[in-house]
Amino acid sequence: MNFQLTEEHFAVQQAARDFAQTELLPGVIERDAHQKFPTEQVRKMGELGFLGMMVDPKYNGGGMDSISYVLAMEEISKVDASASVCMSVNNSLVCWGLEKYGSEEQKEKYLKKLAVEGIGAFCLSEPEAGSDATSQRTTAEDKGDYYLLNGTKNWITNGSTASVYIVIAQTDASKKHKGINALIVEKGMPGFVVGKKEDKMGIRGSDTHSLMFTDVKVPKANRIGDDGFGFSFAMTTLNGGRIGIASQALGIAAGAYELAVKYSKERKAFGKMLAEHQAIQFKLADMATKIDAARLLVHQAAWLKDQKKDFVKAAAMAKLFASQIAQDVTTEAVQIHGGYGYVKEYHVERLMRDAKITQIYEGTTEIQKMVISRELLR
Ligand SMILES: Cc1cc2nc3c(=O)[nH]c(=O)nc-3n(C[C@H](O)[C@H](O)[C@H](O)COP(=O)(O)OP(=O)(O)OC[C@H]3O[C@@H](n4cnc5c(N)ncnc54)[C@H](O)[C@@H]3O)c2cc1C
Repeated sequence: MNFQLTEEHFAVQQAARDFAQTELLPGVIERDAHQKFPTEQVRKMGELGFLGMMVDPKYNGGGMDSISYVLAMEEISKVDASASVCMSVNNSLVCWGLEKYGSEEQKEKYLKKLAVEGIGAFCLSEPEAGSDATSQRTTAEDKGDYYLLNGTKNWITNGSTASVYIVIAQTDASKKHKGINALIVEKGMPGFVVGKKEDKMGIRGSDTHSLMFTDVKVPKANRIGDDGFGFSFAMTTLNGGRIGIASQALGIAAGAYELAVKYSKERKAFGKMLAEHQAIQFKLADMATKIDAARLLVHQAAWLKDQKKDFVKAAAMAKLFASQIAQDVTTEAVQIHGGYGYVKEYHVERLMRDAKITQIYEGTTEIQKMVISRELLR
């Protein structure tokens, strides 16, 4: 593995850092408090190329590698994890899946727009199907030249702001997971209703909704891949998606750590700076070590993906570890801030709340361990 970042990597990292500081930081506390989606900020992210970073330029993407993507994700997540989850879903789940498995017509019609404007949603989870994604109750009945889509999806990121939704549904239950399809559904298709918005603990600027489908006619041309490919599509896409969420967890941890370092050099206790107390120094040493270890795992997974090598285990390990250290580091960052850490103005309490979701979505911690052990024992 090459640890040397290129000039281009540094440029992407700097651009993301600048964007996060100038565009995302102002208003992030208010957006969190009022559950306000960063509409204008995400539009600018699209203009700057952050929504379709790895997409081939012929489909309006940035043509960048996964290392560039995780560098940008880390910087944006340091400041606003609600914006970064929108970015992650659009890049790694929607654009990547469409580019790899979509038809040329689908890429022309959907990918070209999603790569610059976004916003896409990836709809797998259901009220009764979370970790066990094979238990799909949403049905896509084969009606000849279209599918009749019926069912409910839960917890969908970008649920109300998306224009394009990739929906996983069961066509032939007798074939179990081999009877599942992935369909492209457009907002506004008759019978498609965006349901309630979830009132969440963290990533409160992200719009998480349930979605209802009642007799939605989805043209056959909107099926991704062959008949029955939908479950494989979802699982393969999620393998890559984990690298995005791992880099989000890394960014949340790194953002909290940077705030803790700054604060420890500003605040005095017992006649000296917090940073001069060994107990605080040791906390910072532990935090920095965990962050570096997580970054190495994230970059390893991204590098393996770029090299077109098997990255499944590496991606699961990166998500498992980065999401755990995000809990540890953000909690310590609040501790270093004392009472000030417990109020909204200092940002670290939000980062602590945001960190938790990285252990839940795109495969819980327990599911990552199942993926890792399956790969180890294969
Ligand atoms: C804010 C948010 C955004 C989300 N965005 C999306 C999205 O855009 N698209 C989408 O499709 N989904 C999305 N999800 C759904 C998310 O992926 C699921 O919540 C997650 O997969 C867990 O499913 P579940 O909630 O049904 O929990 P369950 O599957 O019911 O799991 C409950 C607990 O049991 C554990 N568990 C389950 N099975 C096992 C097992 N075999 N062994 C050991 N432990 C087990 C789990 O790890 C977990 O701790 C989102 C969720 C949230 C909260």
